[in-house]
Amino acid sequence: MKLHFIINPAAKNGKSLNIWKSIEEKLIQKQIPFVSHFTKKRGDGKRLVKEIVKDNGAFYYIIAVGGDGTIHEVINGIYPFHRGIVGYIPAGSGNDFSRGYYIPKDPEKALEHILNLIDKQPTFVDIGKFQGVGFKKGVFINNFGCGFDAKIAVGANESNFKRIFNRFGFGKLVYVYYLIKELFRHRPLTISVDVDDRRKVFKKAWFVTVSNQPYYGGGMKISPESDPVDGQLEVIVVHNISKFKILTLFMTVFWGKHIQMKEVTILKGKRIRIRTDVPSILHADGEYAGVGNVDIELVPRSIPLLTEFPREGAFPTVRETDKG
Ligand SMILES: Nc1ncnc2c1ncn2[C@@H]1O[C@H](COP(=O)(O)OP(=O)(O)OP(=O)(O)O)[C@@H](O)[C@H]1O
Repeated sequence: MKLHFIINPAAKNGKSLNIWKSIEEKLIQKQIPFVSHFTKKRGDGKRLVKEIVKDNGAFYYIIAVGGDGTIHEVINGIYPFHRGIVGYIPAGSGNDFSRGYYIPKDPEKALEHILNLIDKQPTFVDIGKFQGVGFKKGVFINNFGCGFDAKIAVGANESNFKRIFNRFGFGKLVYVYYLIKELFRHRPLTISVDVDDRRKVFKKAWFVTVSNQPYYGGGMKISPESDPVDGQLEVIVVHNISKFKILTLFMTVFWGKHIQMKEVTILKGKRIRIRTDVPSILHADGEYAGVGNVDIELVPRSIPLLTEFPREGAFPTVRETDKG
């Protein structure tokens, strides 16, 4: 069976193209049949995948080569057709997907990982389905956010600074830049969050993040308890917090220690409804997803992924993917 690679040559400031060339060389060496599809602009990943899987009956291996934005588009192209088994070669600046889904960070090791799993049983992972009130709908595989963190994620992703910072190997600093910038501009919101019909209202809420896996923003462990095969989503609400403490939170978040703060509330469930007093910016896997209110629903074990999760009860305290 042929492998279809969806390559975002612009990811990691264009460095993903060199990563792809080394992967392509390995595939040719190993005589593995493949087709390469290059994205030219935002949205192409989803469109290309839809074109591949529209052929009725057949089943395809679809491998994303890029960052979190690329895997987001690939998942949105596959769902709800269910005719693709997904693989991932990390070639972006953040690569939170590889951290959360036990995929090696090194692209060539990630290829080996994929090739070892072909023809074996893939791991079916949960995803979140979102429906904005009066706008875009789609799915996310990492996380969905509303408020302060969405402003940072979308601002950083769409900024020219990201290109400049990436060029010098300081890609993550662009998030720090937007964090400081938004810290002075952001006005806390009143947010009502319904989780499986239980309502909580937060006054002076800074942000709400709905997570399917622990990581976002290039290694921040925003939701340490999230697990993409557990059949539930974690909702982290940060509220009633001073600007100084927000800075502390964004430092401790790399170790997941922020969840001990009294200003951080964690809720868990399958159906989540978020309503804000003032329309707020939203992100899905770090990509702009609209402005306003949103309903989210967990779709359990719906995407077959070429990866292996540790056996139940055998979760290491430090994930391999946390290192380095
Ligand atoms: N050929 C292209 N030119 C410009 N942008 C593209 C192209 N193909 C895809 N895109 C868009 O580029 C954006 C960034 O891609 P991606 O997230 O994969 O890389 P990254 O930003 O380097 O990595 P990360 O999100 O992990 O930090 C996405 O919004 C995607 O839709």
